[in-house]
Amino acid sequence: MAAAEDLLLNVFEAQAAAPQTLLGPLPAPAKRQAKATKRKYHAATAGETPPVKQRREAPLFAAKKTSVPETQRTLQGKVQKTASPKKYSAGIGSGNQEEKPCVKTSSLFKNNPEIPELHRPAVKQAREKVFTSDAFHELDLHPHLISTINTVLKMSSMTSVQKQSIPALLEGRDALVRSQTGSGKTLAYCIPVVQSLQAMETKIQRSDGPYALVLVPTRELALQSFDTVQKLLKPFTWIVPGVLMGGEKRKSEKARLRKGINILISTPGRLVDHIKSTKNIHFSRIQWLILDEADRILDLGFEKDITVILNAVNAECQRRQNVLLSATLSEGVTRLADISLHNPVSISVLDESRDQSNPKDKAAQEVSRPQTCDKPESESFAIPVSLHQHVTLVPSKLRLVCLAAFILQKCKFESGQKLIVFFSSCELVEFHHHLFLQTLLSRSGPLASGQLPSASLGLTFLRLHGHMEQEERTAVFQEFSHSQTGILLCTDVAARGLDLPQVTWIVQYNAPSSPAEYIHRIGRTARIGCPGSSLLVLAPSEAEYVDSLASHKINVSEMKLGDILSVLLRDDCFHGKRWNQKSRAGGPQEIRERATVLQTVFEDYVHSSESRVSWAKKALQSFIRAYATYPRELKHIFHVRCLHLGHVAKSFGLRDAPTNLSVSTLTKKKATLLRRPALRRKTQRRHRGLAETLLSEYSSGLDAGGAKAKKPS
Ligand SMILES: Nc1ncnc2c1ncn2[C@@H]1O[C@H](COP(=O)(O)OP(=O)(O)OP(=O)(O)O)[C@@H](O)[C@H]1O
Repeated sequence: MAAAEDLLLNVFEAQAAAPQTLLGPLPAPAKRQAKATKRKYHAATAGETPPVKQRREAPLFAAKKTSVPETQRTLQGKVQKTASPKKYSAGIGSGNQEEKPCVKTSSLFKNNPEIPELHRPAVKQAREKVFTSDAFHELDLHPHLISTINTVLKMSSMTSVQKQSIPALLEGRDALVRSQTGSGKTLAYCIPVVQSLQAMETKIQRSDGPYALVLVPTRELALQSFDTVQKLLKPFTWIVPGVLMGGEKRKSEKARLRKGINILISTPGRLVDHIKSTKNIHFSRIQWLILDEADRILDLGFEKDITVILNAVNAECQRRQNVLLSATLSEGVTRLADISLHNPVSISVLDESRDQSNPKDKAAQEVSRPQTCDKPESESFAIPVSLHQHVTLVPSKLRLVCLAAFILQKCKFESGQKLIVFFSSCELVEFHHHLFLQTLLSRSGPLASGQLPSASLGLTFLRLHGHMEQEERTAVFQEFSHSQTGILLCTDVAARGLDLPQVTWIVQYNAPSSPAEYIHRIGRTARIGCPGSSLLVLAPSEAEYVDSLASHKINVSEMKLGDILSVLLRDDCFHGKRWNQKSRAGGPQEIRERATVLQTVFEDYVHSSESRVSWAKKALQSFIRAYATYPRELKHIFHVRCLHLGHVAKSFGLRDAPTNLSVSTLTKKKATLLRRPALRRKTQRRHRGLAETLLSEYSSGLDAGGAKAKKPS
């Protein structure tokens, strides 16, 4: 078996035994982790209490004496059950609560790594003011446009970014626009486009083709932007908007292009497809080129597509206005700005170094030339003031019950909660969506004794990822947009630009690959001044990620795992066999028991057939594959060598670490690359694209109907 596969199958053994011999030295935190685990192992096998620093909630995670056989089984990667795990009866997921079969569940609360103290560096987060007191009618816009904004969109005051961008764009300037998520950037470019096109001396004809081209990274964002443009165009019926986004039959898109689209909104891939194959688009009249989420469009490996598009546009038209927008400035954006912008203004609402009440500074922040080399400034991001960010450190074994408990807490025991949970791959979304539907939503599940049926109404699970058929993607997007409550499980396909109203919580179950992606994910809540919260789930070995966020001026506060799990005390369908009303203790022991019952529900479901076991294994494999693609600068925090396969397996409802896990060639290649820096540099660029694709699951629109993740029978 290849070294990388051996490594993953025996990853924990390797950590405990000889961490430095595998693929070169371990990163420092990984070494510390391995040493700590090794210490624990020795302590446990010697019958001593491991030298664990106790935390406040220690009773819940108190390091108990571990039975030697179980420890050996786990640490040596053997699959045969030598321990006799506790028997629990599952309170949900089966029809009759009295006749539930007892099932074996190995301990959730033993042999977990120590949860470190989280030393959060205090950073002053960059802030932006969302609204101004200036009204749209103060701008020199067509009266019908103003009344459409007021009556159709029901808006009167401009946001800060709109106040700065609209006049600059109406002057004909190219622009690079950055403002926090949910601050109104869409209208900041749509209003000037509509204003300028309706005012053209020679009235626009549909058959003229595109005057404005708007590129966005995802189909849902294309639909959303199209919707906004359509509303603004209500009084100007002679200007025709259109969207190209894949998933739709090319033929019908071609037909619409032939008839004429004046404001064309598209994903880059789909547009390139039409440029290459249909010859129906003429760019001779283009006056606007807008790249929304510009940094993502570049990062994603859309560069080639953008080059094709720019070449096609440049070949037919020399002068146009270019606008790049994003909540996160990156090197990529400024590089792209250098390529495509002419004498641009840089519009940034954020300026924490200046006192905005000082008129001198206020003037200075209005518009300026882009500062392409000011890296520190470009890498700190404004976060909405009303967004409360949290992090929780969760040992791998407890991840699944932690997520389920959090969802139950928000959607079963609180009202009006709408959650988005981000995962790192399509397979992970499919797995958790199906598992939660089958367990948390099973007939006896949500309607536990003492619960009103209405208490479970918030438990509506939806999913969104790049491997779904377009029709279903659109339906889910619309359904979640219009719902008051519910849980959307998704990949980063939903991270950028989507304006889903009233989302109250963002959960990042798998950490994002960059601070920028963190900002965009959490930016799906707390939009346009509304309140919102976020929760990042990290393993104890990943705690250093909090420092990485702090270096980008991102402040998170800790939410204790014990507090999340304690919701199970409110749900009597999770009580253990020995439970009765009188014995209700409500302490750590009961939380542990109930968490174990919940884990048993998941394990029972997964182990109820061979196909489900292999389905869970595939999801685990997908997790490891995605984990292997974190960028180099985060490798010291997120490295497959830090994963304990047996523990991670439990978070997929698997009772044992799989022995026949075939790790993808990607991981093998990565291992080779780690050993050969020259080759690594050569292929770095290609891998970045691959990593992004794996982590993000964006879609250019050309891969509709891609491999759909199979559900278990
Ligand atoms: N002037 C305004 N008054 C009230 N609401 C507004 C105003 N401008 C925009 N909005 C609303 O604010 C929400 C967020 O706007 P938008 O989606 O354009 O934000 P964004 O800055 O593009 O966010 P992201 O960076 O996440 O893409 C939308 O629902 C939009 O309708």
